[in-house]
Amino acid sequence: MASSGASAACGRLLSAAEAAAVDEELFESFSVDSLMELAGLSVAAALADAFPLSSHPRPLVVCGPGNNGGDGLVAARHLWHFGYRPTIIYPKRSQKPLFVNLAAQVGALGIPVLDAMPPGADEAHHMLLDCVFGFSFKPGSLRAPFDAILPAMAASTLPLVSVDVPSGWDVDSGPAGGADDLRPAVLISLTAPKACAAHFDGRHYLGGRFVPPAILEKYGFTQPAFSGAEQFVRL
Ligand SMILES: NC(=O)C1=CN([C@@H]2O[C@H](COP(=O)(O)OP(=O)(O)OC[C@H]3O[C@@H](n4cnc5c(N)ncnc54)[C@H](OP(=O)(O)O)[C@@H]3O)[C@@H](O)[C@H]2O)[C@@H](O)CC1
Ligand SMILES: [K+]
Repeated sequence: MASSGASAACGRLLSAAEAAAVDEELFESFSVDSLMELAGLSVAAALADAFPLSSHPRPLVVCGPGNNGGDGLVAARHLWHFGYRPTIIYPKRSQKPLFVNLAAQVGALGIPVLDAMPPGADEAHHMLLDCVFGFSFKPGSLRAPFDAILPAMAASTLPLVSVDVPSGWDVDSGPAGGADDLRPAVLISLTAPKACAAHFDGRHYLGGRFVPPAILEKYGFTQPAFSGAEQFVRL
């Protein structure tokens, strides 16, 4: 199914405000750690489906300051256990215990954690995993260091995989329309596609297989059937 069918597959797309409300409601009974673990696992599994280990073993995972960045740290850890050899860029590190622990976990695996895009990144890696901003991104001028990192990602020749929202896109209205807009080849939406996904026409996955039916019903969206024990579904 083409990504333009995401709305049909999931009933509808969620606005930024609705995504935040669903998030808050989930956190009434789940810990952020457990949902982030499942979200990151689904990201790693979908990436492995799109870019097999045999041909694409070296992902460059770019992590932002919030929970989208946390998904990236978790995904990098799972990818390492799948056999991939990721490098992480994590320039603005959260001091919350969850994030300190996630950083320690990837460090313990020997995954390099850098502060900036390394020289020669395109030659040394097979794809970029964009975990910079998710549904809490506020459009407007980008604050450092992401004012340099997002344009470097846009200029990269590597295939781009965005997690939940292509970073820098307005969650509700999509890309700004400039040369620095990220143009992902793959989008992995979590829980439900956000409204900006209407502007995406690449390969679209849905991850986040943890939403109770009562929340689906309350917010009026659906999730297509996941197959067997899979953590993602193709939209
Ligand atoms: N519900 C679910 O299913 C689950 C959701 N999950 C994930 O959580 C994600 C949402 O996470 P989130 O709310 O922490 O926010 P997110 O978008 O990562 O970062 C926002 C931060 O970015 C920054 N910032 C904002 N604007 C900026 C600007 N113009 N220029 C520069 N910086 C800017 C600002 O940080 P600050 O600069 O204040 O440090 C702000 O705090 C969601 O998309 C999904 O991936 C899973 O983990 C769990 C299950
Ligand atoms: K992102």
